Amino acid sequence: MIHLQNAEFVRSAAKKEDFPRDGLPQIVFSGRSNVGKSSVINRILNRKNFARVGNAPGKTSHINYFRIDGKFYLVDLPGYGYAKVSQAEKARWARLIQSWFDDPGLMTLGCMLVDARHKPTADDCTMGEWFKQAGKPFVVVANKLDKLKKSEIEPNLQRIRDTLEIDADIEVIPFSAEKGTGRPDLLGQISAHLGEGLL
Ligand SMILES: Nc1nc2c(ncn2[C@@H]2O[C@H](COP(=O)(O)OP(=O)(O)OP(=O)(O)O)[C@@H](O)[C@H]2O)c(=O)[nH]1
Ligand SMILES: [Mg+2]
Repeated sequence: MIHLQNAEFVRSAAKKEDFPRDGLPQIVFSGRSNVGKSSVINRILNRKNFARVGNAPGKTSHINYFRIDGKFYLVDLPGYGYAKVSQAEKARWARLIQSWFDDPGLMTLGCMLVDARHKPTADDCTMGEWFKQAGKPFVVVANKLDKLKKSEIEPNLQRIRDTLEIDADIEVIPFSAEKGTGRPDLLGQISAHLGEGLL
C-alpha cells in the first residue's frame, strides 16, 4: 500500500540531466497554463498548497517532481499556451517537454488535463498527439467541472473526446480539483498502473 500523505518535493528540473532516472514510476500531468495541473496534484494528495498553485498563469516554468511514499513520482509539467510568454520562452518550453517525452522509460501514465468548459485548443491537440505517439497509457482529465451546468457535462465531454480524437478505450475523467469530483477515478487509474493500492 502506498501512503499518499508521505509526499515530498524532490526537485525542479530545467534540463534533461535533472530528470530522475531511478526506475521509479512517473505519473505526469500536462496541460495549458492555468488549467489546474498543480491543483489536481494537490487534490490527489488532499493537500492545500503542496504543489504551488499560481494566480499568475505560466508561473510553473520548470518540471516539478514530487515523490510519494518513496514509491513513485508525480511530475508537474510547465503549462503551455500562455499568450504573454515570449517566443524564446515557448521554444525553451517545447525543448524541455520534448526531451521529457523523448526519454524512453520516464512515463508510466500520462494525465492530460483540459478545461471541461472549453473545446480543446490547437495546442491541446498537439499535446494529445505527443501522448498518443509516446505509446504509453494516458487518461484525459477534464478539470473545472464545478464550473459547468449539469446539462453541459455530457456534451462537453463528448466535444473533448471528438476534438482530441481520443479512442474509445481511453478514459476521459470528469474532474474538479476544487470539489474533489473524479478523485476516486483518477486514483483508480494511477493505482492500476502502479500495480499497488493508494491510501
Ligand atoms: N473552479 C475551479 N478552479 C480551479 C480548479 N482547478 C484549478 N482551479 C483554479 O485555476 C487556477 C490555476 O490553477 P493551477 O493549479 O495553478 O494551474 P496550473 O495548470 O498548475 O498552472 P501553471 O502552473 O501556470 O501552468 C487557480 O486559480 C486555481 O484555483 C477547479 O477544479 N475548479
Ligand atoms: Mg502549476
